[in-house]
Amino acid sequence: MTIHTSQLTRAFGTQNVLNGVDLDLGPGIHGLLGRNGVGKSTLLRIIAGQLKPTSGTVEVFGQRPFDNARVMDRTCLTGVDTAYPGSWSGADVIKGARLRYRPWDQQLADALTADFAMDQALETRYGKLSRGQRAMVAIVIGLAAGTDLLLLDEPYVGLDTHNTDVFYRHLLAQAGTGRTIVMATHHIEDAAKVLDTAVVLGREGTVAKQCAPEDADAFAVAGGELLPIDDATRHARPARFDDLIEHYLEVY
Ligand SMILES: Nc1ncnc2c1ncn2[C@@H]1O[C@H](COP(=O)(O)OP(=O)(O)OP(=O)(O)O)[C@@H](O)[C@H]1O
Repeated sequence: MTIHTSQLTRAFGTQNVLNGVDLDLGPGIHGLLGRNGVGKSTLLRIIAGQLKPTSGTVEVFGQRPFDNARVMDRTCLTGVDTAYPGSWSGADVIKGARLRYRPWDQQLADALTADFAMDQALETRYGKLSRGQRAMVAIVIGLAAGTDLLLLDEPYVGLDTHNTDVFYRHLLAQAGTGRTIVMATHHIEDAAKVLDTAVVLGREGTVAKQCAPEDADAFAVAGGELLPIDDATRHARPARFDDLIEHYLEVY
């Protein structure tokens, strides 16, 4: 397992955000889903070694990640809100990441910057980039970093339709590479096409459900409702993975 957590909790002051998270994730592309404020970013930061848990266990590559260079060198956490230096150009931010991550794949970085048509973003100060342009920088860094563990925090925010397709195409190319990728996302329908599993973080601050695409086979949809296949009416249609995720998000 790349990531193991057991009874993981994290509080901010008197607010308990994570409340006993039990999670095991290995190679593959995993979605981290849940309503606003349930603690997805907090969990990613703990896994990345940037934040200490309040109690419980978190192990990444078999070690405690907090401030641990052996884990952090193999992990890249990035997203549209990552605080890269605002006075650096987009190109310099990417160059900084190239120096930071040993397995960096320059060919992939070049392919992504070309597919995103990023010329202007590369020359502009990071602090002056639009959300979509910052998303592109984050995606180039995350995918090209080549780290064994990639944590993407809502990486697509602000991307137009064309660039969203570019992102998902390149993300899908990572399937089967042996990397472990965890993506916090609200884009259920798009994400469902690329995910191996979806982890739903519930409002109680625990893992409410972890499901795989094949779990959807046990359900059918009738009139917008998700029914166990045995109870389904004759004209119900088979459930899809995104139906299943959406259902759990509504319930939890
Ligand atoms: N550094 C911090 N100090 C105090 N509270 C924090 C801090 N970081 C996060 N929180 C609180 O923890 C809760 C969870 O935040 P988090 O960003 O992890 O949620 P999220 O699931 O990623 O939300 P969203 O889907 O809206 O991005 C929120 O109530 C937030 O205000």
